[in-house]
Formats: sequence, C-alpha cells, structure tokens
Amino acid sequence: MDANNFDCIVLGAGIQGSYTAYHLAKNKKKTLLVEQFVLPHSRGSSHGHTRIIRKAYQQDYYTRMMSECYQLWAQLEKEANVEIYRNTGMLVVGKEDCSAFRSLRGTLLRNNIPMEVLSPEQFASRFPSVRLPPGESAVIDKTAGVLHADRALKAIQDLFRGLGGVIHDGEKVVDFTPGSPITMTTNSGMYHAQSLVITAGPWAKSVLARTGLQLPLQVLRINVCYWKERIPGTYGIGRHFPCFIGVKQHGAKHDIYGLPSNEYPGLMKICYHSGSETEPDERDRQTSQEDIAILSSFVSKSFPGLDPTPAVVEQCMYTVTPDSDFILDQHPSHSNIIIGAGFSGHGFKLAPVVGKILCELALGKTPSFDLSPFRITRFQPLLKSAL
Ligand SMILES: Cc1cc2nc3c(=O)[nH]c(=O)nc-3n(C[C@H](O)[C@H](O)[C@H](O)COP(=O)(O)OP(=O)(O)OC[C@H]3O[C@@H](n4cnc5c(N)ncnc54)[C@H](O)[C@@H]3O)c2cc1C
Ligand SMILES: O=C(O)[C@@H]1CCCCN1
Repeated sequence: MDANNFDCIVLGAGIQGSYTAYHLAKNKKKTLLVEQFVLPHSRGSSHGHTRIIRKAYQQDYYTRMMSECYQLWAQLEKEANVEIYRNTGMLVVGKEDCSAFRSLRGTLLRNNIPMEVLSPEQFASRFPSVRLPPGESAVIDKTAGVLHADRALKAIQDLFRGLGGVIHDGEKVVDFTPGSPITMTTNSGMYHAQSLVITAGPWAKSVLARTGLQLPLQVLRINVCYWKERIPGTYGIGRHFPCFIGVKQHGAKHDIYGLPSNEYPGLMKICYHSGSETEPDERDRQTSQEDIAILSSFVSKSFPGLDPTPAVVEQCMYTVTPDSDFILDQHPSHSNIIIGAGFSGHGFKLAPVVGKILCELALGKTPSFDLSPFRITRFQPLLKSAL
C-alpha cells in the first residue's frame, strides 16, 4: 500500500480530531492526522492547562454522553499512565426564576447524578469566601472536576502514534477533492483516503466552504483570565475549592465560570462564556475588553478574596453554533466526509465520545448515540447552500 494512501484522514489535531484518530487506529484503520501548526500549539481551542468536566447539563443527551466519557477518560489515564481528571465538584449558582438554572438542577435530579442542594445558610458556612447574591440558589454536581487539558491532548496523540497512527504537524491542508477515494493536498504533499473527518475547530467554516457548504458558525475570541488571591490558596484545589458556573449572575447576558487555583499558584481562573467575534487567523488583532469589565465587576461582588483586576490574560477561541449544540454529521453531499464542528465552548469533556461517534460515521457504522440534536439539517432555514 502506498505511503500516501490511508483508510482515513483526520483534518485538525485538536482534542476532537486527536480522539477521532485514536478511535480509528484502535479500529485498525490506517489513519493520518494532519495539523497546520507544529504541535503542541496555542492557536486553536484545545490548548491550556484546564477544562471543566461535569454531568450537570441542561439537556439529558449530554449528561448521558458524559457517563461514557468518564469511563473513556479513566481508560486514557490508565493507558497513558497520566492523571487527567481531578474531582473537585462544581457549584451551579443561579436564580430560581432562571430556566437555565432550573434545567441544570432538573437534569441532575432526573438522572440520579450525585448532587447536593445548598440552602443559603449551608452555602455561607461551606463557602465563606464566596458571596451568594440574595435570591440565588446553589447546587453541587459532585461528579464534576478539572481535566488537565494539555496533558490529555498529548496523551491521546501519543497513544494514537503508539497504535501505528501517523501525525503530520506543521502541514496545512490547502485543498481536497471529494470522491472515492478523496484526494487531499497540503502545502507539502498529496494523499488519498476512503474517508475524511474534518475537525478544524475555528477554521471549520472556511475549510467546509471549499465544498460549497456554508455552516452558521461564529468564532469568538475568549479572554482567559486569572485573578490573584489576596491570601494564596483561598480558592485553591488543595483546599477542595470546587469549579463553578454562575448562571447569568448579576444580570450578565452569559454565564460566568471558574476553576480553583491550581496551574498558576495563587491565581484563580474565572472567565466569561462569550467573547468578541474574530477570524481565527486574526485572533490577536481583536482587543475588546468588554468581557473583562463584566468579570471585574462580578469578581468584586462575589469573590472578595480576589483582586478584581486580572493578573494573567490568555486567549482561546470558541466556535459557536446558533443553538450551542455540536455538529456531528456526514457532509450533506459527500457521505465519506464527516464533520465534527461547532463545539460552542463546551466540547473538551465530551471529546472521547465525540471521537467515537465521528469514527463510527467515518466507518459507515451506526452511531452509538442519537445524533438528531447534532445534525446539519437543523440549520436548513439558515443554510445558504442547497442541501
Ligand atoms: C477559554 C475556553 C474554555 C473552555 N472551557 C471548557 C470547559 O471548561 N469544558 C469543556 O468541556 N470545554 C471547554 N472549552 C471548549 C473546548 O476546549 C473545545 O470545544 C475543544 O477544544 C474544541 O476542539 P477542536 O478539536 O474542535 O478544535 P481545535 O482545538 O481548534 O482543533 C482544530 C485544529 O484544526 C487545525 N486546522 C484547522 N484548519 C486546518 C488546515 N487547513 N490544515 C491542517 N490543520 C488545520 C487547527 O490548527 C487546530 O489545531 C473551552 C474552550 C475555550 C476556548
Ligand atoms: O464546558 C464547560 O463545562 C464550561 C462551562 C462554562 C463555559 C465554558 N465551558
């Protein structure tokens, strides 16, 4: 078999593409994973030390997918012999009359997820360093915690290589011709494969536009802010401080979320679940600070033990769909082109199952989960191309 012929090519080595490639290699498929940047890199959506993992979701289908994700993350830890998940629990705080807050709590209850409902008195005694605004309620998702993201990405790529998978990094896909096989051209070679999985993160829209498919994806630049503890360790992972999601608190349009201080000692990560629109290659030209102003006000009201000016600001990108649900589907005109896109700022924890589903689609197997929430046809009225 020619060295440039593969069963499957995966375009994009973020967490979704890397997990897909791993599942394909486990299925004994000759797989090429192509990445435009030299690995590891910090120009997409999967870099950084930490991500939240949780079962608390508004929709049952994500909570159900998470059960298998926890098993697959544990399997990765075992196979790679690295710690990836750390249980911390996660506080969900919001108003009783907020439907998103009630849905999160309802999903936990309905699915028998280990959880706790805290009265304002219990909250004050358990979390004296956090102010719960009057009229707000809190629950804890006890399954939640922190994923060590950079470590996870490296681990899955190493395992993929160990299974005989091929990674070409620093190689940008510049063109591909649908067909059987598909022909893919990069800035340094030409390859053929029976199927192609596109997991291009913020570049998905422009990559797919080459096939005439215009997906309603919006790329947002996210300021990843770290805030200095006045007394180091107050909100520390070592003191079992949990992750949190503040559901539209203090009138904010979007959620605010945080992770205990860990990767940068004495600094707690608190971010806004939205940002400013950008082109992925222009990320650093976007300098809006609107979200930081919202966060500063939130920190001074709710986290009195933090200095309300961020000590470190890093950047990352979300690729969001109109309904914040993922796109996991076949290309409408080319069934051997599979699309994983639009992870809308919450896809990392789900990557083990996303990778499994994309692998199943690439191999023409029946997917293990109901994909109706993730189908491209839900955007039919928005799509410009003829499906
Ligand atoms: C600040 C922030 C906080 C987040 N918090 C959480 C969280 O707490 N929990 C959670 O579960 N999720 C979270 N997420 C979301 C999660 O990180 C993303 O959903 C996930 O990383 C998306 O991965 P991806 O593989 O789709 O994209 P990416 O990581 O961007 O990967 C796509 C890759 O494709 C490559 N590529 C693109 N075009 C080409 C080309 N033409 N040729 C070759 N390569 C190409 C890119 O270079 C890139 O490496 C967060 C995201 C951000 C930004
Ligand atoms: O996926 C998550 O768990 C977080 C929740 C808050 C926003 C960012 N993503």
